[in-house]
Amino acid sequence: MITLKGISKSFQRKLVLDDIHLTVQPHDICCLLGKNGAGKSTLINIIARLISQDKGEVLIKGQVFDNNKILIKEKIGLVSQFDYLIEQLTGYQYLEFSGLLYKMAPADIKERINSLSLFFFENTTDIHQLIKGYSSGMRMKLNIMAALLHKPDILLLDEPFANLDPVTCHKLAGFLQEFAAAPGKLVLISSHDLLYVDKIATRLCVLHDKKVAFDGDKESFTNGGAKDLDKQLLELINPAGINTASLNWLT
Ligand SMILES: Nc1ncnc2c1ncn2[C@@H]1O[C@H](COP(=O)(O)OP(=O)(O)OP(=O)(O)O)[C@@H](O)[C@H]1O
Repeated sequence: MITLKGISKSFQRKLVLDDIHLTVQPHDICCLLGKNGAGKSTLINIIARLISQDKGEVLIKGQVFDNNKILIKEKIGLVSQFDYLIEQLTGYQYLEFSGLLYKMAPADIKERINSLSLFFFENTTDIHQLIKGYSSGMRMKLNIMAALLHKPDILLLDEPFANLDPVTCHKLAGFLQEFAAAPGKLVLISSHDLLYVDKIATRLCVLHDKKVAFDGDKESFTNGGAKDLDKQLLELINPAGINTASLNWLT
């Protein structure tokens, strides 16, 4: 379980998150939604301890891990918007290196890399290519595999569907549903891809104007089941309506 209690964060005196309270339960696939700059990545990075909050507490399974980054890395698998891939390594070598950092046994690392690459890479030789030759979609796949390597309980994914082809998006969506169904596992994801949000989210959290503007299940967000996620989201984050007149200068 992830519990956020009163998280606030400013960058250079600009307040980005103001008193955020959120609980993500086991089996949740909680999707963070919001406009560009709403603070989704900031919140994910705070939970993963990549950055610190100015105020408030992050509890993982009821414990504060602020000072124990090793323990938190064991529990969390993170796909960040920035990738930390090492260009001179092959995908396989990078995963091997990541597994050693997680103190996994070499035989387990090998087995895990083989099963993950069979699932995510269609071409079995891709994993043995140098990362510097990877496409943006291949880089995202490798980041996802690195996040899953050590079998974490909590998956934090910042826009994982970006750059993936439709087949891989479909596979990843199915994978996340299976992952969240396993005992003690949960997923927190940020995404602008409402198609997949609608498909997999059990819970929505909309960040708007530095606050949590909505937190609840999909059904309550779409007013009792009307399958109109886009419309409801647009109304929440853009109550005055989209001003298409401002596009006139384009034509
Ligand atoms: N390291 C930083 N230094 C200064 N400002 C930052 C930093 N990181 C984020 N911000 C600012 O914080 C705000 C929230 O950014 P964040 O990346 O969390 O938004 P987001 O909701 O993930 O956006 P997007 O949908 O575009 O990915 C933005 O105004 C951004 O400019």
